[in-house]
Amino acid sequence: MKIFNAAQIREWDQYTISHDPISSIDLMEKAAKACVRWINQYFPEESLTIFCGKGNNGGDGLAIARLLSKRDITVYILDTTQKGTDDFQENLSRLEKLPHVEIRFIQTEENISEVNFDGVLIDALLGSGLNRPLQGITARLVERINQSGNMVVSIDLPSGMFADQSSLNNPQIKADHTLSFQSYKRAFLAAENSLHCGEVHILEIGLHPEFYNNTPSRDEQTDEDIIYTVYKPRNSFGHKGTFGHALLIAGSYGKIGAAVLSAEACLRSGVGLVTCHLPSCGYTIMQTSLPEVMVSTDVDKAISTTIETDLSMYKALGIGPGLGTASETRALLREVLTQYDRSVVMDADALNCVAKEPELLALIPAGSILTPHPKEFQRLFGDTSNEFDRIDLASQKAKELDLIIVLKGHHTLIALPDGRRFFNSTGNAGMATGGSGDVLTGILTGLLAQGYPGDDAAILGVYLHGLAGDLAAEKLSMEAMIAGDIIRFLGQAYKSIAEM
Ligand SMILES: NC(=O)C1=CN([C@@H]2O[C@H](COP(=O)(O)OP(=O)(O)OC[C@H]3O[C@@H](n4cnc5c(N)ncnc54)[C@H](OP(=O)(O)O)[C@@H]3O)[C@@H](O)[C@H]2O)[C@@H](O)CC1
Ligand SMILES: [K+]
Repeated sequence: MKIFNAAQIREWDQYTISHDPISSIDLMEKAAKACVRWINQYFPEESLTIFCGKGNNGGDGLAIARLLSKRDITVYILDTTQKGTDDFQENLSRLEKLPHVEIRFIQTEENISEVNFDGVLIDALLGSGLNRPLQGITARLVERINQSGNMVVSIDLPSGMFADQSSLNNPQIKADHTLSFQSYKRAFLAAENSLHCGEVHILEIGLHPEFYNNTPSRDEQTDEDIIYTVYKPRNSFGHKGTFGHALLIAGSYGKIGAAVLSAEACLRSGVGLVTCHLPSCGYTIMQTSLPEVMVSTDVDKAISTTIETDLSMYKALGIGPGLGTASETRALLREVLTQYDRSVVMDADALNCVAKEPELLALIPAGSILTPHPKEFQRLFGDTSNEFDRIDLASQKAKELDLIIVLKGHHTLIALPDGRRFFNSTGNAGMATGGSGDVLTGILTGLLAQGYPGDDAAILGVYLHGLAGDLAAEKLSMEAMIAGDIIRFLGQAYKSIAEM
């Protein structure tokens, strides 16, 4: 699903008005009706206090008030500008025709102290027209709404939150639910906003599909349509050679488990053969845990230092889980990156090695996949002041270095070298558990070895990983699931993708 910015959403609105055709006031009515359906379902009987600005977000609020006027409602209008937008004014006059609806105006800070915060609070102060941080009376009102302790439902966006840029540390509504229209906004994908958005519900309001189809967007959220085009059902005439041979370089004394998790995930991603290069202390552990995996043992007992096999026989290579960052291991990484010319997957300590020796970055083969979490990303590429900047920096580095950067998080980002960015839609907080990243490395390496191009491997692998995690959480709870459970549910995840 494409993610449009605020300007594109406005264009989509206009496109619908001129091509459908539908008048702008009727489109507002459609949006309000969609909100009312939701409110009636979630809060069927509660009294409502509706706060409106004088733009179209406020217009939505007034239309909602009229449609719910049989309930116990009070409307407050933040009256700090001369005149509202045309659709606001039209909805105000429609509402004023209903004498039993109480409309009050907030014009001074003193008026705020007279506000009665009753029942569910509907926030229709400001939406996508926000163009500066809130201040003065608006910030004060928002602060009071947040302090009220009432349930808050925001229309389109929590007031004070920008649709496409960081709102970190700005005054903004803390919503329990946000009802937004037609498609996701960038703001909803940022973890830094999650406490303010609450649960996000996207309501269909019938904006013109032609605009969606014909308008390119740099940002997309991975969904079933995308996965359907990326996933390649298994060739029934294949043999284990058809599905590739992957090499994993992973594990060190005390962290052989990371290698085991990664190797099993790699196997279960569908790869033909897996070899794991390990320090010799890991030999028995790996052979006992996973008889399907072949082991190449290092001369060193505790860490990986040299590799003697011919790397060109492997279709894909994953390096990092539990590896450690000893100088001998960094030398091995240098040797591997120099010798190997196909895509590699680099995670965890492989990335920390690069952070310690930044000149290694230039040796990473084009099209490789890097999977940092935010801290590893910061070690590699430096500080950013907020999540939006971090995503832009990831995108810039993916282009500059011709790499795929998978920035792990609640909505994991996949930044491609051609500038496109995908935000993953599967996964849950239960996956923030030791070994989860090792599992992802195994899956991605396995998909590359099966012949998936890097961008498809990253999109599909991250989606599968999250979906398996969702299935595990459903069965076991987010608290009790562990990384090995993600592997256990990979089969079910594959099945549900195959049925799409
Ligand atoms: N597109 C769609 O699909 C549909 C959209 N719809 C609805 O329209 C909403 C967008 O409406 P909108 O453009 O009128 O903007 P809105 O957010 O009401 O702001 C109004 C004005 O506030 C001002 N302002 C800005 N920052 C400020 C600040 N910090 N503090 C104080 N004031 C500030 C600024 O004016 P300025 O002061 O800069 O002159 C701005 O123009 C959208 O969120 C959705 O709810 C639906 O009805 C139908 C389908
Ligand atoms: K709002």
